[in-house]
Amino acid sequence: MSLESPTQIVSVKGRWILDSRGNPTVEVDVVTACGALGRAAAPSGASKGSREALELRDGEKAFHGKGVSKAVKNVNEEIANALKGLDALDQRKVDLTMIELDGTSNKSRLGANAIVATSMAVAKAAANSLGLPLYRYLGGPLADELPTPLLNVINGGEHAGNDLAIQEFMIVPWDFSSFSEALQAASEIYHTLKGYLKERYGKSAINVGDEGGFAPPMKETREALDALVEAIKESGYEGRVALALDAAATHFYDPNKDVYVIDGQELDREGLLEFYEKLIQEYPIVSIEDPLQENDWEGFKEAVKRLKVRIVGDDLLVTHPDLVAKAIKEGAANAVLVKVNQVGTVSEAWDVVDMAHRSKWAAIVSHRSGETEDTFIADFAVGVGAKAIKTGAPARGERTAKYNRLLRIEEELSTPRFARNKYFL
Ligand SMILES: C=C(OP(=O)(O)O)C(=O)O
Ligand SMILES: [Mg+2]
Repeated sequence: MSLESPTQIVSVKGRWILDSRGNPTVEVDVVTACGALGRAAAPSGASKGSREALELRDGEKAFHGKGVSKAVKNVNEEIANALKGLDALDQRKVDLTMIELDGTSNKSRLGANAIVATSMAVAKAAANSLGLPLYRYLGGPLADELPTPLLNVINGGEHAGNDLAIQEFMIVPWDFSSFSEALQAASEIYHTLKGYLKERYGKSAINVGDEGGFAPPMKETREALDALVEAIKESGYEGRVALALDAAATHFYDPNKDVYVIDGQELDREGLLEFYEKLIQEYPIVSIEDPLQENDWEGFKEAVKRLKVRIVGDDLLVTHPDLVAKAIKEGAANAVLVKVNQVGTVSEAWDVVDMAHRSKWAAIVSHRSGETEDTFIADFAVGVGAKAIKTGAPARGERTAKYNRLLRIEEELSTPRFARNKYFL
């Protein structure tokens, strides 16, 4: 019989829980020999990149399907058997074990949701075994920088039932000396925006989308940007809060005609780039995520050259180390969205951040539109020293859980720093 180390994994247990859209998802508990528990849950996207790791997920009749229940079974049987006895401190080995056990290139056999929830739970169990906060365990003694928050306060695209083609209209409170001051400004702007929308568009305009941002019945991009500029000004934060967009352009691209359908127009790549150029001249936009559809690598390169803001790859790069390496080499973006569940393991997401930082790219740690109360990404963002985090509006529990965790981390640190304008180009 071998001697157990305190950090050895002794149990792995999966279950289904509900996510913020009311769909079942996977939660995993990992326990180590010293009795420490790590619990984590898989989020889920709606506007996914086609190359993402594949979750085993139920369709419309979720509880009658086999998706999530199959993923839970995989955790409780194959994954549990393979991980028991491994050291929770050996994150890379844990992740490689699951990757090999799965045996597919996109984690589709065991399910990326089964794998990612286990991978995150192992990291938490390791941290708890050592009595360390997760950000400290992941980042070491000098992890003390809080990311700039990118808060999605107007929802469109796949996340809302309105006509806005662009998916996310975010405010970027950057000119503040702490995360908490930045979040306070964001909250004030959110409430000012609510009043603005109600007055102009009526009561229904303050209904919210999947990420807690308002989903007003707007037709055009500029209406949303005007509303944000006005709310920032009215709240007294002009010049201290910038704007960011997630176009998620794959989702308003018509492949049959090779055009983007936006604001009542059909624009080709050139037309859309000119459209963005004008927006950047008129509004304080510091970044555009997925400005073009996910297969248009040439278009992304053009966007980096011409738009002179952060061009963030999400659907384009799907947090995949190989795609990020290619994009760095080719100059197809200058920032990467990091969604742990998009690639499926903590160590692969770690590698992506590492590559980004070595190349002077920004890494933006991100939630998914379908979330849980899990706050893993808040600690991960501080641990890896990400320049920014996007985790929705400063409202709705599954979003505020992450922002609130960052407030507590900031309070806990004796010398907290705020990433301030490090996200900017
Ligand atoms: C968070 C996003 O949405 P989803 O989770 O639906 O992919 C995104 O596109 O950046
Ligand atoms: Mg996106």
